[in-house]
Amino acid sequence: NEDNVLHIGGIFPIGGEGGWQGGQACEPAANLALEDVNNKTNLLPGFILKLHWNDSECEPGLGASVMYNLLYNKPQKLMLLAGCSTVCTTVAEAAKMWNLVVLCYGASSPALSDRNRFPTLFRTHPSATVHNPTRIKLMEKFGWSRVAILQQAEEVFISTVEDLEARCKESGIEIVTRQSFLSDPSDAVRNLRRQDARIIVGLFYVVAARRVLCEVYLQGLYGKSYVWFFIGWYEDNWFEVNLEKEGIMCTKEQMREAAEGHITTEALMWNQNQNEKTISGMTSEDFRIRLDSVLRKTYDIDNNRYPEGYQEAPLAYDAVWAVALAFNKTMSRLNRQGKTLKNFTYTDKETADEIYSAINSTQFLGVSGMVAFSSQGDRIALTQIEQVINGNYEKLGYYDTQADNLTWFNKEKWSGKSGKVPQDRTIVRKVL
Ligand SMILES: CC1(C)CO[C@@H](CC(=O)O)CN1
Repeated sequence: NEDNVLHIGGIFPIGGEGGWQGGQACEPAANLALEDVNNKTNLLPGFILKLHWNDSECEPGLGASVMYNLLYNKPQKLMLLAGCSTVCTTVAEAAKMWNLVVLCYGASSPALSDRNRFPTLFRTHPSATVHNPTRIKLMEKFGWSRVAILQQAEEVFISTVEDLEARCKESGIEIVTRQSFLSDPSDAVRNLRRQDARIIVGLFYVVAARRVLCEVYLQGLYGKSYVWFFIGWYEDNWFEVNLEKEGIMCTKEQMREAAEGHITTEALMWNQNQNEKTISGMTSEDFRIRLDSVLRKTYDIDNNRYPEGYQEAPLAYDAVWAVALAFNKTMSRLNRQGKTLKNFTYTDKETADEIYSAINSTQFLGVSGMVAFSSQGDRIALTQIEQVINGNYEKLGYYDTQADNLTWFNKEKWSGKSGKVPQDRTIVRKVL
């Protein structure tokens, strides 16, 4: 019957073209979590959790109308799940007016780490700034204190670079030049060459990355004297596909030659210890098998035809567990005040504060690894470092920023003779 159901709203990017259609895998993952939390005895004793959702197409306007429909139609919702940075920005900025916590499973924009604009936002998806302490750690490890930045003019990369610049300054690393481009990177790459940039951090979406890599090949800004940092969440063979379709003037071989040796950083979204049982009782490998069996009904998984958002699916699964754990905590606290979550209304600030403090202190081992939130509501996550060696990505190590702990496998390869680490500047040898 109705009075034992706890309702939450969900906004998933499924259709449409622009941005990230990650709801395709994240909505099924959220559903698996609903099954699991509702089957877990004593997690929500006497209640079941129900999700009412619709498609935002990663469009903020459509996302806003989905939110209004969820809020202005019964039953009363207790929390909102959302994906895509643009949609989360709109939804989280408005949600405070309804005293609703918003839990984002697919939003990487650093701008969302702002308690003034988004007082009730939490995310299981790490901010794009999570790469920056890792980049600094690697620069210090290899003795690079003179670096350059090449970025696409997009909000997420602009705010990531601002954070990176601040961290470089703190660490005494000089940024010799910061180049940005809208869609054609050739002038920006030329300026990197003029400034004799050797260690370059590149921040752009994958289509722009292919244009940059070809330009780097044409201008010779690659090989034994250069190290490029790229983003690690592009598909593995990103530098060999779509070349004709996107009008890339380089051949596969040229792209491979330019890509050889580059380093990538990315946030870990699947718990690395595949045998470690998480709060659901599953390991991350068990989760993958279950998710694949659900997705196989709609996608040709066995021929590598995955839906978008597969990489982020653990973040959506864990978001639902975070909701259930927070409600469990809130219900026992409200019971002591003779109240229940069922009485929550959009003007009930006290209960909203109880839900906020419960989610704020939620910490558990999920299929995406340790789930915990910073004071800004950001996901605290590990990062993974890889390098392209003989055309394939090899794992070089992991970095835990909180513990300042770098796990390193000593597998890095430098293409110069004697395999020396590339220098960050031209060394002028004094002839005595
Ligand atoms: C790693 C990526 C692809 C970054 O963008 C996120 C979507 C967004 O921030 O809008 C999803 N995950």
